[in-house]
Amino acid sequence: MSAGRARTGATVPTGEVGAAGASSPARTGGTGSADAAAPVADAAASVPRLVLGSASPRRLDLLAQIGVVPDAVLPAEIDETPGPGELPRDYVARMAREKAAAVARAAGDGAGLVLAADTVVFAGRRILGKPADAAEAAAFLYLLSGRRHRVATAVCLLCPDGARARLVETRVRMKRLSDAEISAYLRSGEWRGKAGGYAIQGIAGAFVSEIIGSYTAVVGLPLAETAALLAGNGYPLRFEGPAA
Ligand SMILES: Cc1cn([C@H]2C[C@H](O)[C@@H](COP(=O)(O)OP(=O)(O)OP(=O)(O)O)O2)c(=O)[nH]c1=O
Repeated sequence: MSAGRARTGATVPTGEVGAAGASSPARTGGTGSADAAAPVADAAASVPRLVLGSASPRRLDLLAQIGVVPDAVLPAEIDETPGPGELPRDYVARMAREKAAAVARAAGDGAGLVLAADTVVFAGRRILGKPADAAEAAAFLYLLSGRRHRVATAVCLLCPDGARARLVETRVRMKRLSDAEISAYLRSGEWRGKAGGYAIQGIAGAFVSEIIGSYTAVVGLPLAETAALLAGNGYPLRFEGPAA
């Protein structure tokens, strides 16, 4: 959520995976034998097209974790500037909605389902988006050090008959960080592109002493809520997961 940052990018079909449906359990019949061809085709016909409106590799990875492979990935180009006095929960919900709407417009007719999400760290009313530079990342880390904060992730699924949304909030406590730890972390570069300037799934996992809520929401996509949204709107989930 760095202010005013627009994203660029063209439609990136998930290519072989999406086209062949090879690793999407929603699109596979499971046997791969010639005899199973007809049932596989029938199953595929009933699965709506899914477009992920995101440039975040983490969101794609999290979907893959539950065996969902979007047919296309189209980053949203929107203005991410918070409105004057806009509260964190309102802001994150608006961002997810606007990302999904922008991607649906770009994808045109036949987009099917469009999924988008937005994550912010917040402390009180203060929104900590993606730091613009190392100085801002340092300011965020000093602010979060030794304190509890919240992470809000909004998910929006655009369906042909309207939008469905979920807001997931997680409480995170960070241990007190020394100057040396913050300097080293800044040098790692991990803070780049991460709300609040840290990544719980990375080195900063060592800074988090407590989490109450959804770990996957902090990483960028709450899987329980996303799976429920997809399953409730005609996108079957088989929970077979990626091949071991
Ligand atoms: C707090 C935290 C955030 N993040 C990430 C999740 C999001 O990708 C990012 C917040 O920025 P977002 O604007 O939510 O997402 P994005 O710009 O990365 O991708 P998109 O194209 O979908 O808009 O911070 C982590 O990876 N780990 C963490 O611990």
